[in-house]
Amino acid sequence: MTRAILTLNSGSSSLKLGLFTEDLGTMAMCHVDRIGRREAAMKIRDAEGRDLPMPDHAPNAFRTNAAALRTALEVFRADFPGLEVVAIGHRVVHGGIKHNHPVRLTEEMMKDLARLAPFAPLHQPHNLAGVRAAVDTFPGVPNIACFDTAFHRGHPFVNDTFALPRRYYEKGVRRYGFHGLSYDYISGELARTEPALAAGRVVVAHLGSGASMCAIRNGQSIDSTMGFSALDGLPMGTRTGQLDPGVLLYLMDEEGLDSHQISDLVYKESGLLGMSGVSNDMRTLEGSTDPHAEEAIDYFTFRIRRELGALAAAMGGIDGLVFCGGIGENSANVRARVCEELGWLGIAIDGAKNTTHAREIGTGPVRVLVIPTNEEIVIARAAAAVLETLAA
Ligand SMILES: Nc1ncnc2c1ncn2[C@@H]1O[C@H](COP(=O)(O)OP(=O)(O)O)[C@@H](O)[C@H]1O
Ligand SMILES: CC(=O)OP(=O)(O)O
Ligand SMILES: [Mg+2]
Repeated sequence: MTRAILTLNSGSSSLKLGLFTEDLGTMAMCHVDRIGRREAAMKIRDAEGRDLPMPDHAPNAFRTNAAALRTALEVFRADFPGLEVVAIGHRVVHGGIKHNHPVRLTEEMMKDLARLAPFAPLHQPHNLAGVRAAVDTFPGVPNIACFDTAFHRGHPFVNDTFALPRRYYEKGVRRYGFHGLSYDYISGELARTEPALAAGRVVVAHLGSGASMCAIRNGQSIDSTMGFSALDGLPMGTRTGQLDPGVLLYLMDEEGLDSHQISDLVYKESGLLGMSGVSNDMRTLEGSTDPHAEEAIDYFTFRIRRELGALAAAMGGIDGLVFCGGIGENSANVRARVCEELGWLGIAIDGAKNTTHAREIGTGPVRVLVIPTNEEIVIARAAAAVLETLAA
């Protein structure tokens, strides 16, 4: 019998599954890239990073979240005979006002969380579908939700509010911030490996399909570029990022778009995809000769620099910048373009170290680090902790 904790993390373009021992050793990781698309690709690796043999399935065996879960479980079970999943941890992007720490999910809570789906339409429904699939597959096994918003719940009021009439704040129209599991992991890694820096002022740039940045002072989130929904701040694969609300009024009044059409436009048709007309995927844009692809990358990196200035101001200065997420960890081009005009802020990088994705790439007074994020281990730790309280 091999007792294990399973983790599920549905991003807007990927699904990541983790399998951990009860004492949090990694057993296997499954990563489905470009999920929902024809080019979807699934990789399953063991603890040493070796590829595990894939079943000889029809190619659509991992194009949806539910199919990917089934296929990954088949591989896990073949590799770990007698596998017993004792807890399942889920990334749930929106926890609303109430949730500032991980919880065991109940039917009642699922209904509550489903009400938040309109605030995170690219994620919340998939996250909850993952919970449903897990409940069906592992009846009776506890499901634990870990919220992307929780890390930010201690924001000072000015960073948590909009300048709307007060009643909207009371109703929960607030600047929540997302990618909290990733920021939690990076913050923990800094505390472990760079305690002096962790006690200072750090901006973390989580640049993936969804992208945001977070100002962390002494381990606490102070401010984030994402707000009420996962739309605000930086442009993303298919999302606009910050947009003048006047544009929405124009789209409604002059172009006659209804809320569903606007939602599709700002969540699914904009960002890198909409600007370039080529792709939402940074790798494809970097390989393209289309001038619009180049402009989309330019806008992306410009907005990162602009937000960096704002987040540094929110903390009264900056001691370190950390890149993470699919783009932040893998695109030397994006990191170089972000940093090249930031000398005024004390940021400069070493070209050779940047190209080889070294952990420390900065040469100026502000430390610049590339740290691979690990939302999975944050989820697994939380699931193990909740499991312990259930056993007590
Ligand atoms: N080697 C690479 N060079 C440039 N971009 C990359 C590379 N590898 C992954 N990316 C980009 O990372 C993004 C996906 O990031 P990821 O954090 O995995 O996504 P999600 O937000 O769905 O979790 C995509 O835009 C992809 O093109
Ligand atoms: C909140 C969010 O945008 O998540 P992801 O980057 O995984 O799409
Ligand atoms: Mg992600």
